[in-house]
Amino acid sequence: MDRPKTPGLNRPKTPGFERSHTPYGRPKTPGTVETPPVQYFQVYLRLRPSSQQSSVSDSRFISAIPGQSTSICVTPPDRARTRTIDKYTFTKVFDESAKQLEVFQETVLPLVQDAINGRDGMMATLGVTGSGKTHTILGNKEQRGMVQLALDIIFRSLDSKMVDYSRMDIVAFDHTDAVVLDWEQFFGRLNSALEQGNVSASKRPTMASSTPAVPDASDIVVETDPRSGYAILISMYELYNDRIFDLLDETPLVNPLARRKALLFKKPSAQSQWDSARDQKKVVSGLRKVCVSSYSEALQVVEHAQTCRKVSATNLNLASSRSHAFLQIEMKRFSSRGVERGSSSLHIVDLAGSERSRNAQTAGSQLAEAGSINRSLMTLGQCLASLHQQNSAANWRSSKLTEVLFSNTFSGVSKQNAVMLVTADPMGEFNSTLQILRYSALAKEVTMPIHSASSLRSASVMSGGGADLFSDAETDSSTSGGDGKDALIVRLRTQLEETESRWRDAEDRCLMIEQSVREEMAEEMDRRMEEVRREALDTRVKEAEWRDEFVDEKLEILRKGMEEELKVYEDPEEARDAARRISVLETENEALRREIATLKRERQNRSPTKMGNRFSTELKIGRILGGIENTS
Ligand SMILES: Nc1ncnc2c1ncn2[C@@H]1O[C@H](COP(=O)(O)OP(=O)(O)OP(=O)(O)O)[C@@H](O)[C@H]1O
Repeated sequence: MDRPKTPGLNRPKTPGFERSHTPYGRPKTPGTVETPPVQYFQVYLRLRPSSQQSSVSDSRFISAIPGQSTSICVTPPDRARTRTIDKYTFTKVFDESAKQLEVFQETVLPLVQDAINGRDGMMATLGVTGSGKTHTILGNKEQRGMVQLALDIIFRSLDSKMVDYSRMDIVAFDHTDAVVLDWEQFFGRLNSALEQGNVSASKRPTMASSTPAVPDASDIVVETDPRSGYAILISMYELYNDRIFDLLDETPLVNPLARRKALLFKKPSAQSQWDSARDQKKVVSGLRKVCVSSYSEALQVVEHAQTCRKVSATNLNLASSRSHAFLQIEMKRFSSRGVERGSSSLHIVDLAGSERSRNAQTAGSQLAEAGSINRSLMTLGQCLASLHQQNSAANWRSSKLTEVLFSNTFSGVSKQNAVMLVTADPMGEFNSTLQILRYSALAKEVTMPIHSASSLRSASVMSGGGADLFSDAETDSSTSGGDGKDALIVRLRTQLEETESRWRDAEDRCLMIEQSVREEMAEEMDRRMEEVRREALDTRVKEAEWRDEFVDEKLEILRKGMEEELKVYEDPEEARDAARRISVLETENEALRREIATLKRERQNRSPTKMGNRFSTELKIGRILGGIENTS
């Protein structure tokens, strides 16, 4: 079938910019031109339409010049004594009117093309909570997102080139310690898990027919390798509280209260023929991968995974993602004889949003989740900032998120083909949004403080006249320096900019400190609560032990007493017989005692000459006494 090929897959180049300086760097002397460093990340900015629900600020503080790479950020009057205009440079800025398809064509489509042709790629969204990351990645009931569009175009483009995986041992081609299942096996396992467990309707796999068909991308088809057949494997996992969980694992459906098994991120045990042991990429070990053969099968897998993801309502977003979600679309290429020719992956990552507990009004486990999210995003921000400055993300190993995002990029394996889409609400939370813009922008420039006289011009920026203000500022600095006064003004302005920049950096650091202190406090509180809980539990256990011992002792005493009693009353006939015998013996004793007394008296009355009789009487008495003793 002759289809039109994708138009213009070349990404826009990051434009050169004047007088710019990198985030946290000292401002460069006005007039110097700095070439931006080679970027591993293309960084795009998307502004979302503000709504009454999402608006936290009273006024708009970001505006974009349509079709350009720069956004302008103005400090709202209530935020600082000196208001400034900051310019942030991105690969491209999408303003509020940008449609899902437009964003897709610029950001994800080139990655789809690369992945089909054997090059790994990754697209991630970064932004404050509620800024539109999930909306961009997964769309909503009316519109498709990047994931659906990417899958649609992949299957449309590979159409006749899909291999019949049911006829080949696809497991043998996996080198990543994965559990590879075909679509029927996967849904078979899901259904038996659902039968065993008591799963709510919202967690049951949904049919893909509920996914909207707009925006329509039927005219987009990408070029494929003519000599290859393709197999597609889908996997999806989440990073929750710094641990990796498989979203396609069916076991939590059987018992939702059981602890989920966390997976390891490590080099696979088996070596692929494509990489040497040293170059082997790290993978999520033990991940389930589902082999799908159509767009609708792929969507069902993704939709099921999405229902298993950690999402909850906060004050800022009714369905706030509490984890970072990674969708991996793996494309395996085979020759016509079924020999593997290579494999490549496209990762689409929906990062959880940074949030301030004060605004999000989170508590308990949500606060702990937010702490973990903010910590990982802070490390990601620092990595991006150092990446823009030095071409290396210095501390990417210090959080699981950056490790998963960067380990295959900076471990000397392959330079990833990565796109970061920063989402922002122009009327959202000012400080958090500004912090993200500073970290992620390819370059930043503090143009000038807004004095009262120029406040009118700032108003013109906010009403869409950003280009005017831009050119005014440039003209101001380029024409100055002619006479002494102008030179002084330029010097003072530079000093002021430096001071402003230092002040902003300090403010950033303060924010970070505040954030980490809050997190530490939350962690400390959790730890203390856990200690108190354990102490209370220990005391109760000890008390229970003491009670048990006491009861045991009492029972023993009672048992012994009962035994004695039982001994006596064991056989009542025997007891009566014994009593009868005792009374007979007592009577006999009494008679013998009387006889002894009689004999003693007789002896005293007889004369000494009758000693022979006396001896025999003594013997008689001895015998009687012995008998008495025996009887008693
Ligand atoms: N570009 C947009 N156009 C229309 N609606 C949008 C846009 N971006 C976001 N929204 C709406 O704003 C709300 C919040 O967006 P979303 O859930 O995508 O935020 P998020 O950044 O993923 O937040 P979190 O990090 O808390 O998950 C949703 O109702 C979404 O539909």
